Amino acid sequence: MRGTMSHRTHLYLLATTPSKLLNINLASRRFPAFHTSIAPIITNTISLFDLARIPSGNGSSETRDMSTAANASNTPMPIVHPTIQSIRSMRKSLNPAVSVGFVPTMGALHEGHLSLARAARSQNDVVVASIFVNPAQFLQGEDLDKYPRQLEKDVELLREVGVDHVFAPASDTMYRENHVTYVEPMGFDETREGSFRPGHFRGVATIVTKLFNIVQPTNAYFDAAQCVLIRRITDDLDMDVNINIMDTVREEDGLAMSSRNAYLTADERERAPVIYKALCAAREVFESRLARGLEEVTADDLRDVVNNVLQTESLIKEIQYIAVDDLEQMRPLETVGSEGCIISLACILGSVRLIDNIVLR
Ligand SMILES: Nc1ncnc2c1ncn2[C@@H]1O[C@H](COP(=O)(O)OP(=O)(O)OP(=O)(O)O)[C@@H](O)[C@H]1O
Ligand SMILES: CC(C)(CO)[C@@H](O)C(=O)[O-]
Ligand code: BAL
Repeated sequence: MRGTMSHRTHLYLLATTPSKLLNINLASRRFPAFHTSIAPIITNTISLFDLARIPSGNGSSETRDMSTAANASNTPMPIVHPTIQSIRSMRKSLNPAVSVGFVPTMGALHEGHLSLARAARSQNDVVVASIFVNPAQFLQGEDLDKYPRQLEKDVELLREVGVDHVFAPASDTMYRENHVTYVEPMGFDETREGSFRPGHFRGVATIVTKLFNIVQPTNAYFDAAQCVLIRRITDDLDMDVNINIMDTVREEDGLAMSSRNAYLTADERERAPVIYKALCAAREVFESRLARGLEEVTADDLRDVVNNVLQTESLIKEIQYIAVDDLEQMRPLETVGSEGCIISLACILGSVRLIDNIVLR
């Protein structure tokens, strides 16, 4: 990766005049073989491909037809931006009527991330994904150093779903010397996940705020695990971005896809679906009781159902929590009615900490 990266940067440095830059970009877009042989392109310049897709005067934009483009093997490589300056100048080059879909990730991409990217692709003119393993959301002693990193493979996966730009900054690009400002979502350290990972949500809120400030998306995409926090910060801080919450994508046996599943041994992986099985058992109880005319179910009952299923698996060494929270603020509920809830849990299976959740309504 490193060798080819310098080659690509060199290519762009050579293209100092706008006409040369235009030629290189258009050549690479038109003749994918040329592009992929040098791809992914790392740039500090604006992609003129985006300029070419600026909406015309009537505001209607040329959006890709993803039925063909995203699936085509010749979909162009995304432009990789390692600097804030580079992604910003791309963003500033876009006509205000262009919609920008944004998918923030920590990389080591799986089908869950790609489902968010596909949704962004189908609903926006330009799609940006970020890949940044955010140190501020890891606690001391957590897996920051061993967190899987595979930029080249990730960029290829994002190409396949038609992502246009990848923002992949280094740590010291996002947290420069003397960084002192953080976004503190009050009360989140008192949620069950927050109490096991104090400071984690502050790290997520800070990086998401920074990424939104940089990318200025029209739409951003997350799954339910993050939705309460993200909705809170965008609402509290008056951010002009639509938050789109997508379903959690699961393996065929129900295990929620997660970059950390790579830590599981074969035996642990085989047993891990018990987590989703436990959450589904709670859903069955909730739905059947409401169907029988009960107005609410107690959180204790739902927790007991989840706990009983988890207890059947001897590889589960510790159940850290089973939380039944409201969907607005992630505050604990005593009873759950038609307004629904989110049941979240964290447990240690073998040596790996796994989290999962299910939304009931
Ligand atoms: N299985 C999934 N289905 C849909 N979205 C997902 C899934 N897993 C993660 N996401 C979403 O992808 C975005 C980026 O998350 P992140 O890169 O931290 O992935 P992750 O797989 O959850 O990582 P980890 O293994 O650290 O928990 C978040 O909005 C997250 O909610
Ligand atoms: C949103 C995100 C990309 C922030 O780092 C992700 O890691 C998460 O879900 O916390
Ligand atoms: N999506 C979860 C990221 C984390 O555990 O830090």
